[in-house]
Amino acid sequence: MKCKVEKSKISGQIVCPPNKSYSHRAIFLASLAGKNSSVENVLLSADTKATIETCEKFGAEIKLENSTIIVKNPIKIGTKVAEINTENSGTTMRIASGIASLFSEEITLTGDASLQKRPMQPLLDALSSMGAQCSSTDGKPPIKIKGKIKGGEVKIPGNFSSQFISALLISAPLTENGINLTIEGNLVSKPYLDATISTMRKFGVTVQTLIPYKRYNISPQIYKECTFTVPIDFSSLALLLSANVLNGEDITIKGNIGNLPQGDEVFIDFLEQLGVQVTMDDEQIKIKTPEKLSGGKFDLSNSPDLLPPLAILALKSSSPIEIFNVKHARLKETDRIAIVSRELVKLGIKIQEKEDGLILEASENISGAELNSEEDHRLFMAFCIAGMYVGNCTVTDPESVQVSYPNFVEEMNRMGANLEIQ
Ligand SMILES: O=C(O)C1=C[C@@H](OP(=O)(O)O)[C@@H](O)[C@H](O)C1
Ligand SMILES: C=C(OP(=O)(O)O)C(=O)O
Repeated sequence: MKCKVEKSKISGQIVCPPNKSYSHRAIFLASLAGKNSSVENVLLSADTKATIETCEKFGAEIKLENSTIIVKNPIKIGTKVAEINTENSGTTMRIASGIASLFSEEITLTGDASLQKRPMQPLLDALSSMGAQCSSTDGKPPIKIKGKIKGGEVKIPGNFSSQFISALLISAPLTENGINLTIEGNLVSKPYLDATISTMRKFGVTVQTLIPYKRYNISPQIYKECTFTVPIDFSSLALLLSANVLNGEDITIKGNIGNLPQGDEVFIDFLEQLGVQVTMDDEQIKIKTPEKLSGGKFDLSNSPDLLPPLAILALKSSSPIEIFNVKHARLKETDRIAIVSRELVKLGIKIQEKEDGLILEASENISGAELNSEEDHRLFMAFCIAGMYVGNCTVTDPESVQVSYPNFVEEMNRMGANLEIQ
C-alpha cells in the first residue's frame, strides 16, 4: 500500500500519543510485580501489543480496560513458554531476552524481517558470561536462550544500543546474586537508561549508580505493585512539531507531559536553535515559526529517533542542517541514515551521507516524488510531513504507523491534511 500526499496546511488541536518506551517498561515491570499493578494511559500499538503478548507467554494474566492495563497475575518464572515473536519491536526483543534468561527451559525469540536484521550478539554474550546458553543466526534473531542466569559481574559494550543495558538492568533484581554491570566504551542513547532506572524505581527497585552510564550495581530485590501513568511521547511529539513547523497554522498540541526523563525532549531546544519560538506548560505546547529556519549542527547521540523529524526541516532551512554522532540510527527498523539520504534527495534536498549522520541543504528545485519508507514507521510519518510541504508525493507502507502512532493518518487528515491511502 501507499499514501498519496498533496500540499496541505493543518490547524487545530491534537493530542500527542502516550510514550512507547515507558509503555514497554511499565508493562514489563507491572507484569513482574505483584498482583494488580496497572499502567494508565498506555500506548496501544503493534509494538506495545507485542510486549503484552510476550508477558502473557511468560505466564502473566493481563486485562485491558480502555487505555489501562491491569496485571491480574504476574509473570511466572518457569512457565512453559512457546516461541515468542516480538514482531517489529526491538525494545520488546531485548527486554524479553533478559527475562528469558531467568527461565531454566530454553526459549526461542524471533521477530519480523526487519527485527531479524538487528543486532543481539552483545546481549547474548553478556547473558552467556553469566551462565546462559545462547544461540542465534549470525548474532541476530531468531535466538535461543537457556538460563537460568545467577547474576554476578557482567560487561557489555555501550556503542550499539542502550536496550541491551536496559534488558540486563530489568532482569538483574530477579537473579540470585544480583548484577554488577560495567558498560564498555561510550554509551549511546543514554536517556533511555535513565527511563529504565526511573521506571524500576517506581516499581520499588533500586539501581545503585556507581559511575553514571558506566558502572551499576543491582542487588536481588522484588518488583512491587504500582500504578504507573505513561506520559506523552516526545519522539511522536517531534513529528507533530515538525509537521507544525512545515505545514501548521495555529496548532495546539495537548498531553500529559510529566517529569520522567525523555531524551527526545531536546527537540524543543533544537527548534529554538533553528529559530522557532516554543511555549510549553504541563499540558500543552504551541510554537511560532519564522519564514525560514536558520540551520545548525545537531548531536543526536542521545536522541537517535529525532533523525527523521529533524532531517525534513532542511526543506524550510536557509542554511544546512548537520546531524552527527548517530551511527546507531543505522541499526533501527531500517538503516535510517541511508534511507533518509536515498529518499529525501528525490525531493531536491542536497544531502551528504556520513558514517555517523547527514548534512542536508534545501535547493532551488524542490518537487514531489515517490518516497519509499521501507516499512519504517518513523520514516513513513516524516516523509508524509515532508510531502505535505512539497506536494505531489507518494509514500509507501502506511500500515507501518501501527508500530508507534496507529491513528497518525486519520489525525493529520482531521487537521486538514490531504493524505489518501491507496
Ligand atoms: O529503550 C528504548 O525504549 C529505546 C531506545 C533507543 O534505542 P537504542 O538504545 O538502540 O539506540 C531508541 O532508539 C528506541 O526507539 C527506543
Ligand atoms: C527504534 C525504535 O524502536 P525499537 O528499537 O523498539 O524497535 C523506534 O521506535 O524508532
